Amino acid sequence: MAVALVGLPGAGKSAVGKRLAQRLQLPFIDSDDLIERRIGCSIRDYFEREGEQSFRDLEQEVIADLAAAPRGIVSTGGGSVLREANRRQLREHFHVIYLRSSPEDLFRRLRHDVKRPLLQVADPLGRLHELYAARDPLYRETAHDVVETGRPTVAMLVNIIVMQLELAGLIAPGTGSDPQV
Ligand SMILES: Nc1ncnc2c1ncn2[C@@H]1O[C@H](COP(=O)(O)OP(=O)(O)O)[C@@H](O)[C@H]1O
Ligand SMILES: O=C(O)C1=C[C@@H](OP(=O)(O)O)[C@@H](O)[C@H](O)C1
Ligand SMILES: [Mg+2]
Repeated sequence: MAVALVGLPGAGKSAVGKRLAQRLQLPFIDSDDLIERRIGCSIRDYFEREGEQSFRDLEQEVIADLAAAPRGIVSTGGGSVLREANRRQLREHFHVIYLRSSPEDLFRRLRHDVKRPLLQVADPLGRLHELYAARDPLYRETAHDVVETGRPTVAMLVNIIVMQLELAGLIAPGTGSDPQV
């Protein structure tokens, strides 16, 4: 069973993915970590030096590699759905979950963030609205399931996703039973 999380920056793909993988005792893979390992610097520095298109080429290579051997819980970067080839690869080889969040919620979480190159602008909330308008249809097209992230905590989102995976028959009932309950 392989799951990929998609959604805008700040949706919780990395935070939820890591905890979900721990809970299901599956490997956790963050595609941005793989990219940073390949380039040997931060994504923000790479954006500044080489530009966004070069980053998207690397992202496409990494997604193709992951789709060739799908496993574990994969947290993608927020722009992974921009290329049609990536959308197809993700949807075909993973159970894809869209972590949906409003631009306002994302802005609240990321207003002090300095790592996300696309949000280092004068009006990050305006940018999040633009990204939402452009990408929400692409996330929906790619995903098998949508999970609303506005109110639940990261721990609650893990519970919700485990329940959905059980209901979809992708994991056996009880596989991800909450150790705290
Ligand atoms: N549901 C949530 N409630 C509160 N904070 C969250 C939630 N999801 C993510 N966060 C926090 O928001 C920030 C961005 O989350 P992250 O997992 O890096 O997002 P992404 O990988 O989707 O860009 C982190 O500090 C994370 O702990
Ligand atoms: O939305 C985007 O285009 C990007 C999102 C980032 O990942 P997160 O979604 O984890 O922030 C990272 O891949 C890069 O900065 C580009
Ligand atoms: Mg992330």
